[in-house]
Amino acid sequence: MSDRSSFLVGDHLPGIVLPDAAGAPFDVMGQAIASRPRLLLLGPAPEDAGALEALARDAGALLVLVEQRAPDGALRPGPARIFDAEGKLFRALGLAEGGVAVVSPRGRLGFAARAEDAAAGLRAAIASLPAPAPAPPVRRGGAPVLLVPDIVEPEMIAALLAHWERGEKQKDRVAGGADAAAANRIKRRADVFLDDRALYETFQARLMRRVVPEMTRAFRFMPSSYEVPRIGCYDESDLGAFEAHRDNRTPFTAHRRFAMSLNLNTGEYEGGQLRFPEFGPDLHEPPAGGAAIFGCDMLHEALPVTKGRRFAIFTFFTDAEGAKQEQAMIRQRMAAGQQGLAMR
Ligand SMILES: O=C(O)CCC(=O)C(=O)O
Ligand SMILES: [Fe+2]
Repeated sequence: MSDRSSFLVGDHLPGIVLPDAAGAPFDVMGQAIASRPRLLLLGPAPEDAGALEALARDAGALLVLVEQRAPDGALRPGPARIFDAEGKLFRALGLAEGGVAVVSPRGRLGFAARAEDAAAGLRAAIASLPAPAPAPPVRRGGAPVLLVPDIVEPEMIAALLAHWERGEKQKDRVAGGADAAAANRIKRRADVFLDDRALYETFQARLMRRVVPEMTRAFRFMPSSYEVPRIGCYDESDLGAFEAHRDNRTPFTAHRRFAMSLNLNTGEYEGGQLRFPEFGPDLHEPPAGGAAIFGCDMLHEALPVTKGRRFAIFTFFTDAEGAKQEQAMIRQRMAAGQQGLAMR
């Protein structure tokens, strides 16, 4: 377990391995069970464990009882029982007094709540599970884009949009400060840097808890830094768009490894989706609060917004080597008298 005091609903969870009744390790993220939601009932084992197990099974989930004591050595039929003598998992899930938690198939904390009554708690947890998907599409191609939903919650989206409203807009600027007329040919977007320290730090916490673990799992990429995020608005008034480009083709951007586009609204505009023309015609539009993450070498474009306004927040991640490259580039720019961005 991580030493993080407590995970928020939506956070990616680390490995959870605890002893079963016989003292053998039970891996809550293990490959035999990871495809199903796991309902963790934390507290003394209930009397009606069999009925509760059936309740979970009917919802396509797996019930795991987590008791706060040493393994009791008693092998019983019924749901898996694991033992957290020190209460580490209880505390990590923010349920020091017990309750119900859901580990989603994605490996995130999907739900966590106190429960006076085990059955009622499990029902509430089951109600939080997403509805089963309609017939899944068979994909025969497509771009290697990582789509991560629910990174930023509605309150934080509102705070980010308010920051954009207040902020100084940089129109059509591409990294390195190419003149606006040239840049305007490919980018039509009004950007505001996330230079508010408190908001920046909250946003960073979301990245660390919800994005970085996903990038590590999907791409084996462990970022060592990322650029100050910018909130951008594509507006119908100038057919806001970012035409086909790669994100690391200038001396100012060569350090970039992965890009993230996190949508702050959807359904309020037409057009505006992301496309990766090297990989076919598919359009990508993460739900509000969710992001598309992709390698900076991939050609991509944000299609023109033909109605309304699309807001999103953007950043670029790099690794240790790229960070050195970036620092050298920043030193050169400072030596040439260019100012960096100051946090407020
Ligand atoms: O609008 C988008 O989602 C893509 C933005 C983009 O490609 C960029 O900022 O470099
Ligand atoms: Fe881009």
